[in-house]
Amino acid sequence: MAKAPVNVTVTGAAGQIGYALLFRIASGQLLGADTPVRLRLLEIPQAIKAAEGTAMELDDCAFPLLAGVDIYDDPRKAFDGVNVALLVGARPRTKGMERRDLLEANGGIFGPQGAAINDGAADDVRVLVVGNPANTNALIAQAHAPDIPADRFTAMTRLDHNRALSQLAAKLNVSVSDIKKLTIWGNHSATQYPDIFHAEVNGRSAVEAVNDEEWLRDTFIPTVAKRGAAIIEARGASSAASAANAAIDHVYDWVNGTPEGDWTSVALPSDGSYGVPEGLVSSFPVVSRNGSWEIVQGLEINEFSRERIDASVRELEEEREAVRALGLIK
Ligand SMILES: NC(=O)c1ccc[n+]([C@@H]2O[C@H](COP(=O)([O-])OP(=O)(O)OC[C@H]3O[C@@H](n4cnc5c(N)ncnc54)[C@H](O)[C@@H]3O)[C@@H](O)[C@H]2O)c1
Ligand SMILES: O=C(O)C[C@H](O)C(=O)O
Repeated sequence: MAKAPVNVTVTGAAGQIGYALLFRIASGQLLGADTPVRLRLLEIPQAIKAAEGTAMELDDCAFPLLAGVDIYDDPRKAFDGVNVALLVGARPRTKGMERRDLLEANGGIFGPQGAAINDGAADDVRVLVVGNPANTNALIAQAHAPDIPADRFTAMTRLDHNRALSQLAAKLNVSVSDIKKLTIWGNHSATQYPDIFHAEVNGRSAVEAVNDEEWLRDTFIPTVAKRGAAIIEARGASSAASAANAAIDHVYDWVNGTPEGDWTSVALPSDGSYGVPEGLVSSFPVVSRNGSWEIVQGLEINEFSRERIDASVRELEEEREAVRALGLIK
């Protein structure tokens, strides 16, 4: 029997990432080549016309797996019955805007969207927040969805993970597929910590293969952590195709499982693992089993890593305090 279509809601659908993402979802790359999808696009009223244009192009691709495209400016309608929610639309930081203003503006988006997901989503809903500040936006959305298991709310650090794979592969002159067990810890920000201490290259220790602490500290970590800013500087706009690609990787692995012998990186509400305060949406090494993320346990954290994980987690705590003070979460 043919599978029923999966409802995939994409917010910010008329934006750059939306344009790079929607065609890949409709072609089957998000969920698999045998899973039909119904796309539900959420946009602000001013961008509805542009979203309609994208929907026309989606029609023109005649994707066999695309069961339909609906466009909304009301989150309650867009998230009704949603199975996979990709929260891409966010308020960007503009000139002169303080961090507090940015958090407040995004709280005004992600609080109501979390509440709409809570009230209308399907039982198996999975949420990926891409819009920045992604970790804290996910925290806000999750706080407004008390009826949904907290671990269904995730924020994206897969782009950072893929960037780290690529940088390490270039350094060692190997293929990205030769590298396993790399981790991004903490916040999707410049404080994130890309960790290669448990990583393997063709089965041997990546740190031993690199054998260059100075490169690790002064080149690899800052290059990965500041890559988003470097892309903005070069392109005049933030990463879009690579962000869409990472969102596809994240959801595909969540639904279909991560390969044996490897893990990936996802920001999700902490259960207290590795000393990260409970509830903070922080990035961890994870595997996906039976459709759920599981934090990889039992890794030894050396002093070099501890210091950097703690610094990024401190930043997340500050963001949580700031949104609490604004009354955006309890
Ligand atoms: N986590 C990551 O790795 C990562 C990587 C790249 C970009 N980002 C972030 O993703 C976000 C989107 O990037 P982009 O390049 O597509 O931006 P963009 O400005 O091109 O598009 C954003 C879209 O969101 C829409 N939007 C704004 N408020 C909305 C709301 N309340 N509901 C629905 N739609 C809304 C806007 O109309 C716009 O079309 C940004 O916050 C960016 O910083 C995150
Ligand atoms: O949009 C940004 O600020 C950068 C983005 O999060 C990225 O990592 O490319």
